[in-house]
Amino acid sequence: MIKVGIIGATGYAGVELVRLLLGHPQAQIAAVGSVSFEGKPISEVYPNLAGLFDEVLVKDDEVLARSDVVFASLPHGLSEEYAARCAETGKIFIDLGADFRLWAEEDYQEWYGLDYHRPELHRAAVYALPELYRERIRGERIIGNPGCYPTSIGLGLYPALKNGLIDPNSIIIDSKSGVTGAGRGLSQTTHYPDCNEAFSPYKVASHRHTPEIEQTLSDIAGGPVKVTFVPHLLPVNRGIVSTIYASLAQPVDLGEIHALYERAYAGERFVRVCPEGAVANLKNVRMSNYCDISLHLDERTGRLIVISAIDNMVKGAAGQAIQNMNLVCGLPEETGLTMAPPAF
Ligand SMILES: NC(=O)C1=CN([C@@H]2O[C@H](COP(=O)(O)OP(=O)(O)OC[C@H]3O[C@@H](n4cnc5c(N)ncnc54)[C@H](OP(=O)(O)O)[C@@H]3O)[C@@H](O)[C@H]2O)C=CC1
Ligand SMILES: CC(=O)N[C@@H](CCC(=O)OP(=O)(O)O)C(=O)O
Repeated sequence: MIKVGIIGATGYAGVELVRLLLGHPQAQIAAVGSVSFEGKPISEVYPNLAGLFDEVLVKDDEVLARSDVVFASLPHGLSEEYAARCAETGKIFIDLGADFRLWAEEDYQEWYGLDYHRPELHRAAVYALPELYRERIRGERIIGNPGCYPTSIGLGLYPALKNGLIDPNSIIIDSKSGVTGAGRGLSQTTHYPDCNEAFSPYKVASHRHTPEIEQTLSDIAGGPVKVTFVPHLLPVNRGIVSTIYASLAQPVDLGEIHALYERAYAGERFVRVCPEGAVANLKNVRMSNYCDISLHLDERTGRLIVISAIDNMVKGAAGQAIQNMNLVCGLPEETGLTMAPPAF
């Protein structure tokens, strides 16, 4: 059994890790950490866990001491220190935040307003979107788990960009996220009367996921890609739907596009290319590690429309982090992640 610990276990992504890891046949949750609730059973903070997992929340030092794999699910800027301590003691460190996602420190400085204090850790880290970078991830020990929006977009565009199907500088992305994406903290925008019965774009063309999205798309395309990205707050708890528009590089019919996506994702356990005519819907991926992708052609304008749906808490955070743990620990990637999404 792999002994795993979670720092930031009382956050939304942290408690989702708990939920999923309780069903993982090869992992044992050795410790859960909290600053605010130290000394209390986690089931007091999250009563859905009562009787299932009543572990007492401990200090982060204790989480590190008891675990071989450490997940950090913290606000940005706090993870370097934990990664350093894991590196010194030979533990695997999986960061659900943004601290190990960006390859260029200038991007991190510009979009997060923070510096890299330990550049050697960033050089040792891997950006871990398994379907694209599986071979880079295997055997690594500092794992930067991708952001939720970039996961849906990177998977949605990979086959089209890799195969030169679209003009890389024509990409416009319109994403919608459920409210859990904003985390457990209270804020005016996620206050019930403000977000319920509302639907609001935010951080229009200025969201901090933009450099991460462009990093992945540029890497796939083999040259610089810039995108227009507009996220929206959708009044549901979970899920992200990204609708992505791009001009075709040359005329091609929908059947060929479908064949190309199906070939690219053949054998991928967690990516489902919807049949021609079907539309990806977050209802079909909720509570699961799936990314559903549907493909549409606007023949009048020559634009490809890709719709990509994930559960932000699972494929967009905790599920993908466990997929990465499985990869680095040499387990089948789907271990503990084979749950079917509920029908409603
Ligand atoms: N929600 C989502 O959909 C996704 C989240 N992520 C990433 O996962 C990480 C966690 O996100 P999420 O779970 O949503 O966030 P939350 O705000 O829900 O949780 C963060 C937790 O970190 C703990 N914490 C420890 N130190 C501090 C500190 N100094 N200031 C504030 N909190 C602290 C808090 O718990 P305590 O006080 O008990 O210690 C808190 O519950 C973030 O980096 C986020 O970017 C990634 C993808 C998707
Ligand atoms: C709806 C909502 O607020 N979503 C969050 C993004 C989700 C997330 O947690 O992304 P990181 O992992 O990069 O923090 C936001 O826009 O900031």
